[in-house]
Amino acid sequence: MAERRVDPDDGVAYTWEEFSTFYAGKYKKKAIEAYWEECEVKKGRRTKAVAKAKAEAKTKKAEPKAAPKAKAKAKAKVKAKAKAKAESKEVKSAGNFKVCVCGGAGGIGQPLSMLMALDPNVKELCVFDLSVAMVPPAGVAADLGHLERKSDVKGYVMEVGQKPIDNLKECLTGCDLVLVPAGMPRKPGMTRDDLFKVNADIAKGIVEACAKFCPEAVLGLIVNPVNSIVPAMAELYKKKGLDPLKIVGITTLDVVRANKFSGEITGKNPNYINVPVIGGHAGTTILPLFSQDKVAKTIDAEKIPDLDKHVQDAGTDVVNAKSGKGSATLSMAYAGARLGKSILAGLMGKKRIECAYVKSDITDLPYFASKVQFGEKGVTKVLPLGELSDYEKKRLEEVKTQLKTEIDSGLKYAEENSLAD
Ligand SMILES: NC(=O)C1=CN([C@@H]2O[C@H](COP(=O)(O)OP(=O)(O)OC[C@H]3O[C@@H](n4cnc5c(N)ncnc54)[C@H](O)[C@@H]3O)[C@@H](O)[C@H]2O)C=CC1
Ligand SMILES: O=C([O-])CC(=O)C(=O)O
Repeated sequence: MAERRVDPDDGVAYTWEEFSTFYAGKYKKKAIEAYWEECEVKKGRRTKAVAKAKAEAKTKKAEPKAAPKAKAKAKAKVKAKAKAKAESKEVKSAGNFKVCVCGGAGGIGQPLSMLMALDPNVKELCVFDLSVAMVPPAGVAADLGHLERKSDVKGYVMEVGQKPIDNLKECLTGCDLVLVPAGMPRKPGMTRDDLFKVNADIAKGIVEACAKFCPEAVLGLIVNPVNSIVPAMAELYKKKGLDPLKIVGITTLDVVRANKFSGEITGKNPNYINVPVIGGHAGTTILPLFSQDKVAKTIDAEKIPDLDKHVQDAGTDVVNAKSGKGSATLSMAYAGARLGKSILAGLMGKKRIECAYVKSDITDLPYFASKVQFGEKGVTKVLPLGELSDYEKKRLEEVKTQLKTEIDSGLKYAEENSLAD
């Protein structure tokens, strides 16, 4: 049987014949061969039928000028197969997702809920918060319910002192994605680490309820300190027999900032800049890899240390500018929605690459932020770091020293706690 390789462009496995036919005329033969070499060899059988359908579609697409009747027939066939694929439940069809924002009436929660309600892939959006939130979640839901979008928005409230596991059955059942900005933000003078005890307990309550009502959902944790809370929650998931890779630490704001600041320095549109940011989400653990973006790598080497520091300190700059009235909310909502939409696209079978902080074996640390591939089950691949400049290599050592301590706090929390049934 001919070897199949997975095209990262659409995540489907093809034979060389199908692959080269499809790209012939678009790229030179050498480029197609080089791209083929980069594709992973397909193992297993799960997507064989789908791959075959897609491969047929791909080959058909590449065939020059089929007769109109044959073309229509082929189109109908491809459509029927696409429908069968959607119904096979391996991937969810577009526009069918249920999303919950926990802490959805807070500073990040409200704009994040709005951006997710605007996403055409979201069918149902749940806004969950406490009765002491600045706005009742039912009010946020009523407000967002007037946007001219198809998403149905519902509010869920819980009294302080109660447990999410006793209150969120309806809210969480059927969720594909749960975004969690629930928790205390920093005030000037505090580190993210200072928030650990209070926020870990808040996150645990929510994660416990997710483990019970939507164990297959992807959980995007925004709540700080991400560096410790993600290991804590992922290990609690693991202890319960669930997949720790369902727990995803959201570090997208660091990427957004690195892109913006690189755009400011180079005069280029940040929309076309994509600087991977690795390590973690606090102080020196934030390591932007400017050398890996085609625009950012043109920045003078002597400007890089300051630019790096600017990204590391950006959260603190916002905390100080808000003078005790919170931390980044709007840019965080933007960044959270960017990741949330990519996760939903992945669940639909459209592979997406984003940086995120997850359980990882690409370094000697058990949790690390790096490029991650999102696919049909959430995180489908944690990608290697790639080539680093000498400056970045040196910084990586500093990252690891600080990050290790923060991961260890999370692991200790997971040892001392467990999720209720
Ligand atoms: N990962 C990142 O890049 C960033 C993370 N953050 C973090 O996000 C978190 C939230 O920040 P903000 O939205 O500004 O705070 P906020 O105080 O404005 O909102 C937090 C919301 O969580 C709710 N909440 C608290 N306990 C809850 C519980 N047990 N269940 C449900 N809801 C609960 C509160 O009622 C409030 O509405 C903070 O920990 C902050 O440090 C902030 C910016 C960036
Ligand atoms: O700095 C904070 O406390 C909030 C945060 O994580 C950020 O803005 O990056």
